[in-house]
Amino acid sequence: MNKVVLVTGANSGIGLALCERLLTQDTEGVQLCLACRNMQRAQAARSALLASHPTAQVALLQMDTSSITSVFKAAQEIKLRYNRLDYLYLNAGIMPNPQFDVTAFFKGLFSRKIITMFATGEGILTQTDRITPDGRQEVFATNLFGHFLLIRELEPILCHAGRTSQLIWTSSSNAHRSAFNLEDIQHQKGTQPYSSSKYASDLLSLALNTHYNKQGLYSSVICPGFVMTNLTYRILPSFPAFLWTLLMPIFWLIRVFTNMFTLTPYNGAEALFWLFQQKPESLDPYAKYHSLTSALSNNYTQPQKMDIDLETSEALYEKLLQLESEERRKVKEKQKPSQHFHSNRAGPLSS
Ligand SMILES: NC(=O)C1=CN([C@@H]2O[C@H](COP(=O)(O)OP(=O)(O)OC[C@H]3O[C@@H](n4cnc5c(N)ncnc54)[C@H](OP(=O)(O)O)[C@@H]3O)[C@@H](O)[C@H]2O)C=CC1
Ligand SMILES: CC(C)CCC[C@@H](C)[C@H]1CC[C@H]2C3=C(CC[C@]12C)[C@@]1(C)CCC(=O)[C@@H](C)[C@@H]1CC3
Repeated sequence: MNKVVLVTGANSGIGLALCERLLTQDTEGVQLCLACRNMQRAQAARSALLASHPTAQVALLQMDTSSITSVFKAAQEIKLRYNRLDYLYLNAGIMPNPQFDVTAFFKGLFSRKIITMFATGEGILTQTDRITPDGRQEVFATNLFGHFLLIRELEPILCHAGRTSQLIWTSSSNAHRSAFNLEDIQHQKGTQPYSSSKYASDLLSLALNTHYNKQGLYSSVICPGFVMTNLTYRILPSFPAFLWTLLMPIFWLIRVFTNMFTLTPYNGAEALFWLFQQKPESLDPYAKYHSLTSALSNNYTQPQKMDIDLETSEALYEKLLQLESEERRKVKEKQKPSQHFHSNRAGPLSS
């Protein structure tokens, strides 16, 4: 039977590379749905996939994960189109207005933390977040909350007796406990919203396993390593593309010290692809699955224990459920005036 696979943020980078890899492995056996914010780029991605796999089933769906209305609308559409969903890749993500701390970078180069700095970007990156029209912090809304609402909305087609479904989050080695605060889950106060949102996705994955495994739904997280994509090019916007190309030999050399420099979207998608082939019951809910590339350019996936605990994951889950109820209340409030308007119109006509 065909596997139904939905990938968010599938029009570029790691998401698109995953789609390409899934189709290369089994063109006929996969029914792909690319859920994208930008439909022009989504069309281009679909055309590229069909050019190399003309018989593939590739559908498009408009969804902006930072917008509550867009997520609810997209979820309705998904439920109309499919009666089951086997894989949901929660991959869309942003790192807006990144600031690269050059001083910290050079200090790091001459410290014992040099490898960690290159592997995780720890201590050298901050971001300035924005507020969405819904009034939420944009990084939290895009990377985490929109995906959480999507999962909750898709529950009926994700949970089926007698079969399993997988949720797979594209997290990061930049996810740190120190950047996350349970009292400020949207990271309104700090300067590391990206790290906070990725740490929150690690926690949420654990909580989802606690609450949904019995219903056959399993969640895992991966880190794609450091990959050259639109997201990373924006870290040094004044750096022209050819300079990045000039740096490539240095980056390949760094692979001798850390295999986290996967560099290409194809390599970065390794763990996402690997998880597609695993039995979800055999996976460790406390592990992050890393895409790694050796100095000899061999790709492999390795699990690493995450710095997370059940108590914090449950507390975050509760807070997300509260936010979800708030959002549902707001949606109902918005619908009320128009219902009132319609019933008023219906009144005199029927009398
Ligand atoms: N590159 C790296 O080194 C690393 C990346 N990651 C993670 O990998 C994931 C993919 O990023 P990557 O491929 O690198 O970068 P890209 O920028 O190429 O891909 C990000 C994708 O997310 C989509 N997206 C962004 N905002 C929204 C939104 N509001 N609604 C829907 N889709 C949205 C983008 O679509 P659009 O075209 O509309 O912008 C794009 O398709 C992210 O979650 C990122 O955090 C993790 C660790 C390292
Ligand atoms: C210009 C200099 C000679 C080289 C600069 C290199 C840095 C820009 C990169 C070194 C390690 C990179 C890295 C990330 C961003 C770019 C670097 C800081 C990430 C933080 C990107 C997003 C993630 O999720 C992390 C896993 C990456 C970790 C490494």
